[in-house]
Amino acid sequence: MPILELRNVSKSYGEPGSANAVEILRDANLVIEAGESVAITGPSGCGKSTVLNLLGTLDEPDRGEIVFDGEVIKGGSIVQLSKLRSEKIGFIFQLHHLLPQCTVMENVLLPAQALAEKPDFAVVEKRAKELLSLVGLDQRLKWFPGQLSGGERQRVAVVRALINQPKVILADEPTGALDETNANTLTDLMINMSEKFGISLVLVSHNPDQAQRMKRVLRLHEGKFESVK
Ligand SMILES: Nc1ncnc2c1ncn2[C@@H]1O[C@H](COP(=O)(O)OP(=O)(O)OP(=O)(O)O)[C@@H](O)[C@H]1O
Repeated sequence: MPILELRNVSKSYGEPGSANAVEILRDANLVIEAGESVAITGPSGCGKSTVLNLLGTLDEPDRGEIVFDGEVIKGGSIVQLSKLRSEKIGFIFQLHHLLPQCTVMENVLLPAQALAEKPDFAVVEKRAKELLSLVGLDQRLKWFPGQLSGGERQRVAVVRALINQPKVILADEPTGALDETNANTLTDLMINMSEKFGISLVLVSHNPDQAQRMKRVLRLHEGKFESVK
């Protein structure tokens, strides 16, 4: 069953026909199935991050529809969109974006505090401990981001993305700032979590080996998605 779709989506920046116009998508279609892993690849500047922003409802298409879990997103209010994002989407970026003044545990719990319907925090804290243990950080709950390695920070970012039990994880070059060993560990982790919890994983990556680890690989080319794997 599809969890996330782009239907006939077009997206450009700048005035059409002007020197600074950039066309990213032209009548493009994309279907992400529940639980599957998909890599989006393509040369620098082709629009991969823009696509992830559209999928994450952080940006709007010029034309066409974004459909999340069967629901057309177009025209949603800021409140509706932020509810959708905090309940159903986990984001992981190239830089961890952890709050430096908050501990690992506090950072992981932040998205739960942003939920419109307040969860049972005892349950969420238990989940946070279990997830941090799964990623090997159970001894780091009270540490601050500045006391962690780059790989450890990204593992915290993965747990933070999982804390609200999202349907989809959107990851934009999540291993871009890591060395090869740490990058491989993080990729394994994201795949394991996606499989364990049945969460779709959409990954933007420059790294062909990492992209090949996903079930499907798409290339963004001339405004459309081409299937590479
Ligand atoms: N807000 C914006 N206004 C105007 N142009 C933009 C905006 N955001 C992105 N662009 C342009 O759109 C194009 C695609 O950018 P995007 O960041 O989506 O590409 P990318 O494939 O993710 O690049 P990279 O691999 O280098 O991170 C680039 O030419 C960029 O300059």
